Amino acid sequence: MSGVEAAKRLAARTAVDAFVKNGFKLGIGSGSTVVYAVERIAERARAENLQLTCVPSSFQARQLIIEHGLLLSDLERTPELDLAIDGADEVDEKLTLIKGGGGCLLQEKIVVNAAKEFVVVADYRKNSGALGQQWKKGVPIEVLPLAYRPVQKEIETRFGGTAKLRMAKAKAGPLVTDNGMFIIDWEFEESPTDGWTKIGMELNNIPGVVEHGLFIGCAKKAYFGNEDGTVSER
Ligand SMILES: O=C[C@H](O)[C@H](O)[C@H](O)COP(=O)(O)O
Repeated sequence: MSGVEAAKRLAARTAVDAFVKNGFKLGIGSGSTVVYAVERIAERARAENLQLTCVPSSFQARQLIIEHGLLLSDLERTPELDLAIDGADEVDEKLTLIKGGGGCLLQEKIVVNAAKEFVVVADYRKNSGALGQQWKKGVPIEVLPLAYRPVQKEIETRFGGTAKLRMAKAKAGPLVTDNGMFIIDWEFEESPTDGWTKIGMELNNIPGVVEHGLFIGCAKKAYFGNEDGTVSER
């Protein structure tokens, strides 16, 4: 296992061991780090006979829950969650996150909002002083396909930087999210000194924007696996 993969695994296992308790209703995030969290949740559920209910935040998360034999639910049957566990593309010193690098952010934000607590699991590359220092691909913004051009133009005019339509890797044309939307990656010029709240609210007010990948004021704790085998907490 490479250094980065080991770091992801360590962070995920540490978070699961610290936060997951018997009877919990869990929100399961998306991405490559969450895979290790689900692996550990399933291990503990078997070893300790934990009764857990899992609500996915993406198609990938749903598959992970099923593959690991965990109890699958949804927000209709389980609208209140004890804990959400998810990865992030970057985490700043105030626990503001960029998410959506893997195309998942809308359902993730809904699941996080339904949870009493939200814990982030990540490797050392995501540990940042200010957004944009580590993650160079911008803020992912999920948009209604018919609105992507005016949204791109409005973002660039209002906030500067570059708003790029994300193209798919193994399909011609744009990436299509689990929700049938497109993603615009907004490469901003610099982190605002007064925080991201105002920009987050303004992004959500642009017609055609479904949700953005700035997660502000919702994470309780972040675990970062380090190259030397230690875990940093914030
Ligand atoms: O779109 C994907 C999600 O927001 C992920 O949680 C995020 O990209 C981090 O993924 P990974 O753990 O693979 O770095």
